[in-house]
Amino acid sequence: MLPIVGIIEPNEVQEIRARLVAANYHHGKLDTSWRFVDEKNHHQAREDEAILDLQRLVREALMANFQFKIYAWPSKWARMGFSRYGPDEHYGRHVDGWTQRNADGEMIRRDLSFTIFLSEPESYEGGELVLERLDGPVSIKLPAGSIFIYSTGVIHQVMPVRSGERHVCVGWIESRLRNEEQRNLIYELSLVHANMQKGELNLLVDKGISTLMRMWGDM
Ligand SMILES: O=C(O)CCC(=O)C(=O)O
Ligand SMILES: [Fe+2]
Repeated sequence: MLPIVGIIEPNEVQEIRARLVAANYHHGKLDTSWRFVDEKNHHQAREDEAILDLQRLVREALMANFQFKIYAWPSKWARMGFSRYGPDEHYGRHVDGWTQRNADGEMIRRDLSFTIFLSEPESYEGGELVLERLDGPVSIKLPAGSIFIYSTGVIHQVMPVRSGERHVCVGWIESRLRNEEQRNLIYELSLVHANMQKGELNLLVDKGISTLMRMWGDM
């Protein structure tokens, strides 16, 4: 699990929100596998050219972020969704499916799920993303422009919004590092490496990361 605050700049969040005003929303029940029809109670933007454009904009912003890159190691991207939760809307307990078909028909394995918050937390009540970890639930509500990334196999839900509107972008990634422990280790080593002075030790850590990636990484 990793939060990154401010991965989307405030002016870009505004731009995305402005473009979503023109989006064509439909009920989430119309667009899911049969398993979670009962759990889905929110609205999703229909995927048209404008939404595809927004997906590209978001993907570029994420890939420009160093922390995101050294954590997520995306090899394939699933299509992203833009969701809106109004009063009394929620998404009940579920696990995201482990595969998804891409726009071009290719199947991707979902290793990581993410939520990008597009509404300021003060602008709506409720609507927390709650993940059920073995050591207890984790409740997440981040400032607009932040991302929360988590392993796709975790049971999660979005609590009912009591007032206001919660706008998010959700997406899934096939990662070069499908194993969570390996991903966490590479992330921490990469942070160490990025903050080390140049020199022999720096080179050895770089060599270590590269060796581990060759041992563990999928192409
Ligand atoms: O809105 C969110 O934060 C997550 C929604 C979700 O769980 C999903 O779309 O699968
Ligand atoms: Fe989900």
